[in-house]
Order: sequence, then C-alpha cells, then structure tokens
Amino acid sequence: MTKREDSKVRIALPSKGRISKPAIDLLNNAGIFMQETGTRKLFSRTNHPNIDVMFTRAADIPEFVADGAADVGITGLDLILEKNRDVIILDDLKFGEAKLVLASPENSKIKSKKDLKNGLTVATEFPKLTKEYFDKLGIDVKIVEVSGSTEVTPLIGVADLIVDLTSTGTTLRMNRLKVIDTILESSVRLIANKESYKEKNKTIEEIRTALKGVVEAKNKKLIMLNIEEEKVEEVKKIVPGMTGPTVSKVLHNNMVAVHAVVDEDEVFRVVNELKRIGARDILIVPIERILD
Ligand SMILES: Nc1ncnc2c1ncn2[C@@H]1O[C@H](COP(=O)(O)OP(=O)(O)OP(=O)(O)O)[C@@H](O)[C@H]1O
Ligand SMILES: O=P(O)(O)OC[C@H]1O[C@H](OP(=O)(O)OP(=O)(O)O)[C@H](O)[C@@H]1O
Ligand SMILES: [Mg+2]
Repeated sequence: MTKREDSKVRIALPSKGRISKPAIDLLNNAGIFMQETGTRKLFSRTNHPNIDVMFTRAADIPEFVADGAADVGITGLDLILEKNRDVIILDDLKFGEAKLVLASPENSKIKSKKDLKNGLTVATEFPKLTKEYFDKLGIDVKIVEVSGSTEVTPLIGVADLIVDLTSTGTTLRMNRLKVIDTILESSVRLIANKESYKEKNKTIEEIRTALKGVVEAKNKKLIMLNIEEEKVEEVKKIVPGMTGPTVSKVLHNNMVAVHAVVDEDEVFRVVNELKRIGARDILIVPIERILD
C-alpha cells in the first residue's frame, strides 16, 4: 500500500471486538469525536480538521500503521508483537489488559513447564509468539494456527496445549484448562508510523498528550476539603498529592481549603483519616484529564 500524501493524521481504531468501544471512548474523552458513525463506516472525519479515523480489525492495525495507511493506531501489544511490523510504540493506554498464557487440560500429564517435551501439538492464534517461546526453551513443538475458540482444541483432540489470551480466567476454567506459564502481559498501546512520526510530529504529539491525560486521570479523584490552618501539615501526611496539595485561604475564619489528587483505591483511607483530624466539607470529584 502506498503512503498517503496529505498532511492529515489518520488514526486506525479497532472496528469490533472488546477493545473497540474503549478505544473510541478514550478518543472522545480526549476531545476527539467522530463525525460519521455507524457500524459499517470504515472512515470518519473528526471535529479536528487535521485528524481523521479509520476502522479496521485490531489484528490488522500494526500492518496498516507500518505501511502508512494510517499514521497512528490503537491496538493490543499481543497483536503488535505477533505481527512484528516496524512501528513505534508510543504509550501504554492501560486498557485491554490480558495475559498470553500456555495452558494444558486439567487432566493432562503436562502439569508444569518442566513437563514440556518435543513433539507436543500447540494450538494458537499467536503462532509467532508461540514459536519464539518454545524456541527459547529449545523444545520442538508442532504449532496449529486457529482463528478463534482455541480453548476447545484440546477437548476435541486437535492439540495437547494452547497458547491464548486470558483476563478473568473464566474461559480457561470453563474448558478445564490450567495455566502452565505466562508468555506475555499485554495491554492496548498507541503506535505510530515511523515516517509519520517525523513528518506529522506536532499533531501526533498533540493526540498523544490528549490521550495520556485521560489515561493518567482514569483511576484518580480530586479531593477537596476545608480544615483549620494549623492542621495542614497533618493533611499533607495523609494526602501526598501530585506535587503537594494546593492550599488556599478561606475568608472569615482560620480555615483553609485543600485540593489534592488521590488514587481511587486510596480514597476510602484518605477520607477516614481526614475526618479523624477534623476535615469538613469533603468533596470527591471525578477528573477528566491530567496534563502536566
Ligand atoms: N480476555 C481479554 N481481556 C482483555 N483484553 C483482551 C482479551 N482478549 C483479547 N483482548 C485484547 O483485545 C484484542 C482484540 O481482541 P478481540 O477478541 O476483542 O478482537 P477480535 O479478535 O479482533 O474480535 P472478535 O473476537 O470479535 O473477532 C486482543 O488482541 C487483546 O489485546
Ligand atoms: O479470561 P477470560 O475473561 O475468559 O477471557 C478469555 C477469552 O477472551 C478472548 O476471547 P474473546 O472474548 O475476544 O472471543 P473470541 O475468541 O471470539 O475472540 C480470548 O481469546 C479468550 O477466549
Ligand atoms: Mg477475540
């Protein structure tokens, strides 16, 4: 495919599957909105005249970005490494977290890595990563490439082992499979075409910054409270904040208002500790973006 000549930045997004909606939501939260929507749309303009979007299968995105059909793309690290295309990985977008694992049937003789031996058959959608894994171990296996439902292959006698993605572990359990080893920890990445990254650097960096701001804010809350001025040092110990909490004077009394960013899973502890030292009017507010 030849490289597009225009100066627009085209973003390749997964058209279906589990990372499609979160990828679109991420762009929207970063202030980039598709103008044309609909399940069968392949291209869309956005609210930014210099950015457009292309929808394609997640597995094809590394290829389309490498050959310049798109300038940047959003897809899983598993697919980026499996397809082995020459792209720049810009950022971890911290969704679509899954492990690529080697698994065997619960009743199999292969119970751990040390039971692996030459001649086994392994079914997978990831032949390259599977081959690299076994090559590293110096074990010669037969790899059967499948395009889905990998977990049933041991049950129907097609394979001794599988290499597949798992997140909750439900599919493995349902098919009576157990994990022998983790080959890769994957999540969704922002990738760029090498030439585009040079030629269209300003717009690509703007997109990257906008997305990063949303990713940074994801598991964070803004905490706001009022407290007596002399308690500020105690507050600082409880709420470390990003670059220290912001403290501002409240008129008419000896109170100060404190603002700080807190990890979502710290909120429970922080609120209880703040209340204990006399904090009042506590507000916990969602954050849309953090730009440093
Ligand atoms: N169980 C999972 N949990 C989290 N992320 C996953 C999981 N399975 C896959 N992913 C991530 O999502 C990417 C796309 O997988 P998904 O199965 O949604 O798309 P697809 O295979 O293109 O679509 P479909 O399965 O509908 O044909 C994977 O490459 C991986 O990065
Ligand atoms: O650990 P779990 O949460 O059970 O997830 C694991 C399943 O998720 C993926 O399949 P997906 O749902 O994308 O369906 P697919 O096989 O049609 O791609 C993967 O291929 C596993 O089958
Ligand atoms: Mg799938």
